[in-house]
Amino acid sequence: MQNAKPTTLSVGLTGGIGSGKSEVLTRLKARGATVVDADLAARRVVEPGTVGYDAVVKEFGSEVVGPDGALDRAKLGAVVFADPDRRAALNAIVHPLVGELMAEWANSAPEGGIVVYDIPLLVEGGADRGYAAVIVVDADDEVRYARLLANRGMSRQDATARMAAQATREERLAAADYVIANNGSLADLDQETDRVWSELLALRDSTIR
Ligand SMILES: Nc1ncnc2c1ncn2[C@@H]1O[C@H](COP(=O)(O)OP(=O)(O)OP(=O)(O)O)[C@@H](O)[C@H]1O
Repeated sequence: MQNAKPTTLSVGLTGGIGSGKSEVLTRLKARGATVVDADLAARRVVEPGTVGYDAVVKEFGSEVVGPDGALDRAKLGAVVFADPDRRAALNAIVHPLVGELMAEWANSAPEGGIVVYDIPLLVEGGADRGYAAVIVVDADDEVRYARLLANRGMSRQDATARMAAQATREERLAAADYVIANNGSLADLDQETDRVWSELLALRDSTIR
């Protein structure tokens, strides 16, 4: 458990690239969930003016700073991708800060609230983080390709490489307590989200109230 208040229900949400996690999160938020976005936290803690930014620039030098003064994530990514020691150094700076910020967001949940942790690599991470339930957003590979190509301007090759670096659909589904199917329209997704939200409310009522 990531320091969520014991009076809230902590739920992990994951799904492959292009499955529709962001769309589901928007809908869960609209229904009253407190959303804790791991990727957003990882970006926030190294924004210019933060202690994280200063620590990263001190460690990696000004060559990882872009012309706008923000960290050049592509350059930093290339450095740490090539060298496990450098990756460990970056993680040692960033991980504790991300953990703190996520805990702060989780703690903003009201009593009896449902906290949804958006963790793209929840299944790949392996460790059981003590979520009361895991939600997997699921869509067929062809549907995901079509969305990534049409809405993200990604090439099929790029999408394939990213999918290959993630857990398989089967591995993800094996970790799921609830599956939100997202092969249809956004109106279908509203209904799927409603169904799972009702289940989460029932789980909340049976566990923390
Ligand atoms: N049911 C749907 N109908 C139409 N478009 C959809 C549907 N679900 C998602 N999309 C669109 O497909 C794209 C990918 O969805 P989204 O960003 O929610 O996926 P994601 O899982 O968060 O992706 P990533 O892992 O890349 O962050 C977005 O442009 C989104 O608006």
